[in-house]
Order: sequence, then C-alpha cells, then structure tokens
Amino acid sequence: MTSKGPEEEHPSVTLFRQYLRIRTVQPKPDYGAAVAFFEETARQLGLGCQKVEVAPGYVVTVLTWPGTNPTLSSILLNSHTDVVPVFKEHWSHDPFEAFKDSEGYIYARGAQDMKCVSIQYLEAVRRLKVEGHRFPRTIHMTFVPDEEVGGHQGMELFVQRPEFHALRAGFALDEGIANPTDAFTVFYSERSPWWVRVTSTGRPGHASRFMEDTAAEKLVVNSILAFREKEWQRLQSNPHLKEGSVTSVNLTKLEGGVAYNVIPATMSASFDFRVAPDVDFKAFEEQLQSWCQAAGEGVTLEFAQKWMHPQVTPTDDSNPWWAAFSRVCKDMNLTLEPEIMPAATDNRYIRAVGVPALGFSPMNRTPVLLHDHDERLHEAVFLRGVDIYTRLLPALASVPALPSDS
Ligand code: MET
Ligand SMILES: [Zn+2]
Ligand SMILES: [Zn+2]
Repeated sequence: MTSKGPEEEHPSVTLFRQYLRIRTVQPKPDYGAAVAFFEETARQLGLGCQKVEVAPGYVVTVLTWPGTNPTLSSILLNSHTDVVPVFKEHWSHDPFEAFKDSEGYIYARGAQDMKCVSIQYLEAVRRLKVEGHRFPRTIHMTFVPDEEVGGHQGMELFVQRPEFHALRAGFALDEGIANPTDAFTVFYSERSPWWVRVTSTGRPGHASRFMEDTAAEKLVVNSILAFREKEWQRLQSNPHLKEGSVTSVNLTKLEGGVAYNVIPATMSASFDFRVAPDVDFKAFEEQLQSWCQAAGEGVTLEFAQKWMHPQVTPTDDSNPWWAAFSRVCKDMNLTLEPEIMPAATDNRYIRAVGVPALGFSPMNRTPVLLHDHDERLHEAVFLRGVDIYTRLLPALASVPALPSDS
C-alpha cells in the first residue's frame, strides 16, 4: 500500500515519520525532544508515563498499559531512542527529513534501527486499546537513551534501579535486524562485545634502520587477523553456522607515530571483538594475553568494553514466552529464523538480570541497512509490523500464570 500525499497517508506512518525527524543522533542526541514526543503520545493514548533519569540528562521514558491481573509479571517492550551518525553526502535524501519516495520507501537514519519498532509498539497498543481490549498482563514500553554507545547511561543503569524492578518484567522484546528474504529473523542470544586496545612499547630510532623490537611489530595485529581469518573460514565452510555463532574481530583504530622517519616508542591498535556465546571466556582472554606475551616485552591490553554474561533465551516450548511468540508467527504464516545477534543490543542487560528476551524487528523482504547510508524502510513493511505486534501483544500479555510470577 503506497500513499502519495499526506492526506492519504496512514496515521501510523505519519507518526513514524514525525519521530524520524527528531534528531536523536549520536554523539549529541536531542533526547529532550524524544522524551516530549513520548509524553505527548502517552497522553493521546491514555497510557501512564514515568520518566526515570538514570544519569544527568539521560531519561528512560516508561509508558504503561496496566493489565487486569496485577499479580502477573509484565511484558517489557524496549527500544532505544538514539541513532548512529550519518555521512550526509552519501545519502540520496536528508537523513532527518523522513522523505518518502513514490514507491513508499521512507529514508531516514533510524528507519530500521530502531525507530520503526518504537512506533510499531505504540501503534499496536493504540489499535488494541481502541478496540476495547484488556489483557491480564501489564505492558510496559521503555524508550531508552545511549544504546548506540554501549547503553552505559541507559539500559545498563536502568536494570539496576528500583523503578526497573517495580516493572516486574517477565519477558522482553527488543530490536532485531531486517531480513532480505521472506522470513523474519528472531534473536535468542547475542555475541558479547569486547573492545580491546593493545598498546606496545619498543625501541624508537631512525626509520631508515632495521631496528629490532619496534612498537609497531608487536601490536599483535597478525595473530588477531589470523584468528579472524580462521573464524571467517569456519563460518564459510559450515552452512549450518550463522554469523552470530562464530567470533568476529575487526581492527578499528591505529594510533601512534609522529613522523615518517621516526620509529615511535609506543603505538596502539584497537579491536572490536564480538565473542560467540558458547566460547569459554576465560580461555579466550588467556589466548589474548598469550598473544601479547608472545609478541615480546612491553605489550599490554586493556578493555574498553568486556561483556561477560551471555545468556540464551530458550527457543522451545519449555519457554512459554517462546511458545506464545512462535504460535502467533505460525498462525500468521510467518517464517522465523532464530539466530544469535551478531551485534550487541540492550537485550544483554535485560537477559543478564534474569528476564528472558527476544530480539525482533519485524522487517522481511528488506535489505539490511542499519548504520548504513540510505537507511530506509517501506511503509507497507512498517505497517505489516504493526499488524504483527497487534497479534503478538495479546498472546504475550495473556500467557497464563507461571511459577516465576509468584
Ligand atoms: N549496538 C551497537 C553495536 O553493536 C553498540 C553496542 S555497544 C557494543 O555496536
Ligand atoms: Zn539498534
Ligand atoms: Zn544500531
């Protein structure tokens, strides 16, 4: 369904485009405007609205639709409000204009990651409320800052607060990734981000010389890139493995040096590892340390990020939340592809405090454009996502009492 003028546009699409125009772009997101947007939406929908300032200027907005049975745990629908920066010159349209082309594609930073999901939650709740439904379990929607820079001033703090525990979340949904095929990807675990900086010190001197023991040669780049190649080959050679099942690493920063002809005394290399959940984390860290030791004297490593608590949410009928989720998808004839999230999301914080969670952004037949130029989503795919949540929420919010509820 394509609409030409604003007068024909579906109101859910109009709201989506309004939200896309709020510049919550790192590194200086306009969080105030986003919070005001959700407060106003809560007022229109008749939802409770709570603002929790987890750090100065970092507010988590919680919109609540109370259930009929307050003894039951709640459903948590989480989404982050920040988006990653853009390289504007590579975009066909202004990334904060939410331009819609004649075919119905909406171009904007956040169109896939993950402003679509925030509005889909709200629009599904709106529809269900308008139709007069009530469900046993309370539904909370949390809109959190800071995910794109690690969640340290967002979900990581929020899950430790009494306001989070007061939500009594029994199950959570957070973001997933688009799927170019007819299927929908759903994520039941995540790789753990380890951001590692290797610093080496060595002999300085004239760069015309065959100096031994230089900082550059001890940066461990070769060992780490050889490991990268091994994991890549493992992924390539086994059709059953998905990207999230192997450990990835990329060299993302090199620092040091002052001049072409001066060998520097110190250099550093930064690596973004994403460690698969089945890896022995202790052994893996020892492997990193042993590469440093093998490189020679004066090589150290430090962690800018080191997630140590990977959790897996079961995807079988022993998990009543999975049973409800997958039953709806089956009833709607949606094909699900359960995977491990290759990147990191706020779901890792949610799972780590014991709440089972799935990562799901209902976008099929959609190229994966998160963090990319010309990030876009077709309005029909967006609206289909609202339909999907409109079916998922009643099922999840009606899961009968569980032992964990008492
Ligand atoms: N979601 C972003 C990523 O996966 C930021 C998370 S912090 C590791 O890179
Ligand atoms: Zn995201
Ligand atoms: Zn992202």
